[in-house]
Amino acid sequence: MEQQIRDLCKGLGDVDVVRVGSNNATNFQHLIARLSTSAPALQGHHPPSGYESVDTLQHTYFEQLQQDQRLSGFVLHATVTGLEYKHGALIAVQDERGASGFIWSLLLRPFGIPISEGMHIEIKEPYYGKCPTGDLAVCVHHPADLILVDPHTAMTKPAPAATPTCSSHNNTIRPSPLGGRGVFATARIDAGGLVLLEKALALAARNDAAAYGPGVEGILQGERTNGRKLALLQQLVDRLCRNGQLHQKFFHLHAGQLPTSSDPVSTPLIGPFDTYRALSIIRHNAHTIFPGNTSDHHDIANKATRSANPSTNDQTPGIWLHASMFNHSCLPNCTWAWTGDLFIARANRDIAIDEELTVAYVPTSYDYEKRRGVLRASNDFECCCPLCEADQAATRTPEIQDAVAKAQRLPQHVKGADYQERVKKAEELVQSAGAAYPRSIYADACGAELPRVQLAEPLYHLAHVVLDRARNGHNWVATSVDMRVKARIYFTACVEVGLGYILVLDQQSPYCELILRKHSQPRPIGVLALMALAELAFTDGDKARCRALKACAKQLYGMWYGEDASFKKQHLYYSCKDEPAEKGTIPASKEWEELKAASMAKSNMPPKLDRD
Ligand SMILES: C[S@@+](CC[C@H](N)C(=O)[O-])C[C@H]1O[C@@H](n2cnc3c(N)ncnc32)[C@H](O)[C@@H]1O
Repeated sequence: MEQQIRDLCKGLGDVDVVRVGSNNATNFQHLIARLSTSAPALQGHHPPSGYESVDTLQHTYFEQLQQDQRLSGFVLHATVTGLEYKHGALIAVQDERGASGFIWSLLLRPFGIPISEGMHIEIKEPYYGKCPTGDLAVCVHHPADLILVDPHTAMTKPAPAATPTCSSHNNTIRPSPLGGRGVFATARIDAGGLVLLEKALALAARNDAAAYGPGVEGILQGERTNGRKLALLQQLVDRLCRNGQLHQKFFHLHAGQLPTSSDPVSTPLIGPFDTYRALSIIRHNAHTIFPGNTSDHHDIANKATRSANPSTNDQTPGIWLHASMFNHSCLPNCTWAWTGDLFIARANRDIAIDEELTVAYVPTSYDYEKRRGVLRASNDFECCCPLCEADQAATRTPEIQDAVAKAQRLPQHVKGADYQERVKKAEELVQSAGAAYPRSIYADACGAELPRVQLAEPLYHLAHVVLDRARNGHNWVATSVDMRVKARIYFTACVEVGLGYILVLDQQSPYCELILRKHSQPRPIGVLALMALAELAFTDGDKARCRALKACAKQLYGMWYGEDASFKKQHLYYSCKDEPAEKGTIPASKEWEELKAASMAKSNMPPKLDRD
């Protein structure tokens, strides 16, 4: 049998054999039976790695794992004799009865869980999923489900009842100047770094939301509690009534203002449970998984969740205890995503020790009035982040508001005119929108410049209008050169003015670098602008610069999506097919440092909107 496993693992690099003892023999033998029938197909295949396998990953690891394959209450015990890491960990296993299998986890690597040969491990509630080849594997959904144990402890014991598990290794909860408690960094966190992985305390069950129909009026004053929230409440009742510790933690969450006179509660869910307060906690803390709710969210996590919850109209509210401690900012330093019910928060820029970690409760593409309205209605608070303060101080006459609205939909408003006229109109629109976001106001209390997020899209579209002109101009040689220079300025302004980065370019050499500032905000539009700049460099014949710009685009992509392996597969390569240069190609020289300092000073200038 051992030889058979070694043969199985041939294609998997250095995977070695692991011995396991399992208290779940029937399931384990089922795994083995499945595995041995399809064993030869495994050779030559790696576990999913990078984007090449994202679809497979979604299909095999998340969609299927949702289908009640979770072995609640079971635990697998294994002794590690070898391990393969590649965007996840794959361990080949064999138990005392000579049965063989695999253990797979996508999320061990980011936490650097120190698994090594000879170590005993326990896997709580393993999932049975499939390898990309169709073979069955034991999957660990969360690092906290993998416990490193002392080799001298008992080999078989039941797993403790499932409790929400949470890994928040670099942050802590303490009072926040924004309001109540907040989450603060206890170590420096690099852009893209993991901040939190947490399983849901409770999620609205798939079919229950429909059972509650349109919901109930009047449980919370002036508000209809919809079916999804009631379904979540039901899950919470089930969960909390059986676990005093969780009950206490849940009712410790922010509940907003509760009325002093308690009205009789009309709810189908009655138990030893303060339903009124629970609903108010749901209102202030629940996150709703909107799989693929915007084109920005085409990551595996959300696709997986969507396919797992088709009957809930693609919305699944849930409660995550630690995630509920994050305060809001309109310029957040963290972005979030989900994998199944696993909440994943990452830093979207470098974060200093002791800095408060914030997320955006509302889409940051909303303008000030819309953000304010939604935050008031859903969370009962007025945001006083630096962006809101600047937005409040800026003049918004109806004419300026109209100009901003038009600039946001710039392509529609410049249609019809000839190319030259379109450029003129587009520049006028962006210029008038720019009046709504004067640089003098967009600075925080320490004088650090704030990105003028509402200008990112108009500048990007303006650059494209200019590029169209370059491609179709009459006196094409002269116009084209002129227009290409302009398009470059506007794409760069999209990244610098709109998103708050600095793009340092050296005219003499192909180097370029994307510098993160205090309030920089990654956005897909910035990735597109950088790729457009790369394409311009490519068509200028400057392949080295093209590669360097693509490396910057990949960096920004990674900061937004939390991984950059899928960068290549998105429609970002245009006609320039070269690989982006790897980071670290920029020499640390005095000249380069001077150039960066000059660029940083220059980037504080408003974008130049020359007319032709
Ligand atoms: C999910 S809780 C966040 C944790 C909360 N601060 C606590 O102590 O439990 C949401 C509540 O925090 C407060 N909050 C969050 N972000 C805020 C901000 N930027 N400004 C003021 N209050 C905020 C509001 O009261 C909001 O309803």
